[in-house]
Amino acid sequence: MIDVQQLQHAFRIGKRGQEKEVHVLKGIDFSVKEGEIVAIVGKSGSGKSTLLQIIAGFLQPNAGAVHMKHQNIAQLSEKERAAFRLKNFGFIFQNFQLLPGQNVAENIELPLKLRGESPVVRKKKVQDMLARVGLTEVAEHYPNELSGGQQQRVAIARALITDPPVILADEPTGSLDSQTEREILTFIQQLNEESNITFIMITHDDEVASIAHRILRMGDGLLLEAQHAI
Ligand SMILES: Nc1ncnc2c1ncn2[C@@H]1O[C@H](COP(=O)(O)OP(=O)(O)OP(=O)(O)O)[C@@H](O)[C@H]1O
Repeated sequence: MIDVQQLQHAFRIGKRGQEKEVHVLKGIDFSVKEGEIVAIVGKSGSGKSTLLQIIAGFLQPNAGAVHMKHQNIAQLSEKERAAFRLKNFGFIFQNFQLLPGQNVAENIELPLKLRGESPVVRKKKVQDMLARVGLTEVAEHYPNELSGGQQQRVAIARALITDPPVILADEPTGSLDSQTEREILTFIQQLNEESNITFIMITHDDEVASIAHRILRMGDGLLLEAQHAI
């Protein structure tokens, strides 16, 4: 479903005239199958976020390809990448990134607004999603009135509302206590099993990696090994 080929990326850092190139990705190759949960692990600074940003089309790599649905994401224009992203990817972050001034229903509705869906369609989809993730009771609440686990559920609901085939997650349980983490991981497994949603997750956490079908370990700009977790 996603085919990453010979991906390379370097950042230029330092003052003008004294710039240095930092080679973060030095030739990454891997594929992700539909319905897989893949964990990307590796030391801080090993390039995990850079890799995820390239897959998501936020960042254009210096070389290499990311094929999905017969397109090479790395070669699309910025506008095309934004459209591709909205259609194909949902995002979950460590710190939830909910809009504090919008209630739960409004936060979940946001990607549908970006896609230009009509108010009637939006309302119906949000109601269905609230029921699906068990948040109907708190639909009118604001993020700061919710527990960490509930906030991450809202973020997951927002990621799911456009029915993306793939969810990209950066430390999805990084700010949750261990019991809430378990609950969210079980929820992710359930979504994967019931709806065949593909997950690619960056993590430092063994608990998160334990639900992956496959673990990709990054080091020194390369994939060191691929492990089958289950
Ligand atoms: N926009 C940028 N400009 C310059 N250097 C960058 C930029 N983004 C990342 N880097 C550098 O690229 C390297 C890889 O960063 P990246 O965030 O991908 O690592 P990571 O494995 O996700 O780390 P962590 O686990 O700490 O989040 C680091 O050395 C970082 O300083």
